[in-house]
Amino acid sequence: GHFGDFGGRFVAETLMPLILDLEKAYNDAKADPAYAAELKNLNTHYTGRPSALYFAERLTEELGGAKIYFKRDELNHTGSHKINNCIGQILLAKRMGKTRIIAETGAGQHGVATATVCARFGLPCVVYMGATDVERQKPNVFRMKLLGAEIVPVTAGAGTLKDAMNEALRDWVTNVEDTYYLIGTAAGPHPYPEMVRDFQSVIGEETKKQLMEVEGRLPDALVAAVGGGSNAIGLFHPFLDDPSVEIYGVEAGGKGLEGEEHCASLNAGKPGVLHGNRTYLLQDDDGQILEGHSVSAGLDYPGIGPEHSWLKDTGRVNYVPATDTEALDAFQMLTRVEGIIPALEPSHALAQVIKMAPQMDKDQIIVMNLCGRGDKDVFTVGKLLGFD
Ligand SMILES: CC/C=C(/N=C/c1c(COP(=O)(O)O)cnc(C)c1O)C(=O)O
Repeated sequence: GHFGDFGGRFVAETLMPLILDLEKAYNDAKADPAYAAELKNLNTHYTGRPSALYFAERLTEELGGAKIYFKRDELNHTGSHKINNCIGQILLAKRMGKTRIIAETGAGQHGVATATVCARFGLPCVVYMGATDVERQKPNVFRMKLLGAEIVPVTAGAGTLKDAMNEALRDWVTNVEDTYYLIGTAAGPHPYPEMVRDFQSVIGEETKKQLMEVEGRLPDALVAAVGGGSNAIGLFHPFLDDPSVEIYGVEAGGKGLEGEEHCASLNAGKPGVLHGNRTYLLQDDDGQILEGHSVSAGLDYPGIGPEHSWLKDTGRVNYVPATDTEALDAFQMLTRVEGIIPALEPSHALAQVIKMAPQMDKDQIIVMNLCGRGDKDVFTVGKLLGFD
């Protein structure tokens, strides 16, 4: 595999020619200055990069310890980091002459970002979305429809991200000629995990520069939520060779790690093969993939990108869980203290910040990836808080 024992490309033979075409297209694009220029131009003028690095003064005071900075990727066009990856991949799909785009989505952020770039580039778009997620991320379902995407609800299994990814892969195997599968996270068969990491690394590269400008040094800690792992690896990757930087990936602890009602694949899973790559997975003793659970649709995935599996085994990154309750408490605290409504996914990273900031010195610095805004979650959280 491309990440120690992890990664690889475990796909049906019918997909191999396409996967090899994709790898070639990506390598050609990486060598083409015109591709880099178009990516930079769209990141700047369409997405609105660089995203701000915001010093959360009130939260820092409230917690009384380390200085807390947020990387504001929730302010990107469409409301999360997903657009960084979608622009990179839609340009590849064009270079490959593909005429149809498919994607999976859980929280609907990737679905919206895919529908957005398909509208911008005039390509038809089919998004596979678990029926459970269609219900709990309604605002994003409406946005996808307004953007012209066809949504295919997936009722198999628990009707969440894993099931949507299964259906997207089935579609792809049947339509290899004209269809490009725009994967939404740093998982899947090689080269997807590496490619998505490269597109998301703009987050960490900007962060390193911005913090150097305002503080004249590296952060002491980085914190990001991990679902499939793309926003986290994007923040982390430019810092992996800076040993002074502690790195924390926060998994969905759901209702707690004791039972099976969580998605802490790294903390409670074991290596296996799913969706084309070898990585840590939540599986029973027979190797059956477990359904998992999370209050946040975007972390509700029983796998993880293979680069994170490698970073766990090498010990470079600490992976810790945050429960549904901790995430909901963090969601409310940020909203009340900083006037920022976060998505439930980064609320898990915030739960970890709330735990660790008070233990750190006032001159130490934490940077957290605020990778999505909470508009999509206001009904879920409102219901949990008993709003009428
Ligand atoms: C690709 C499936 C995941 C989705 N979202 C995942 C997600 C995540 C977790 O995905 P990763 O960054 O890839 O770990 C974090 N933050 C927000 C705001 C998210 O929406 C989606 O469909 O929108």
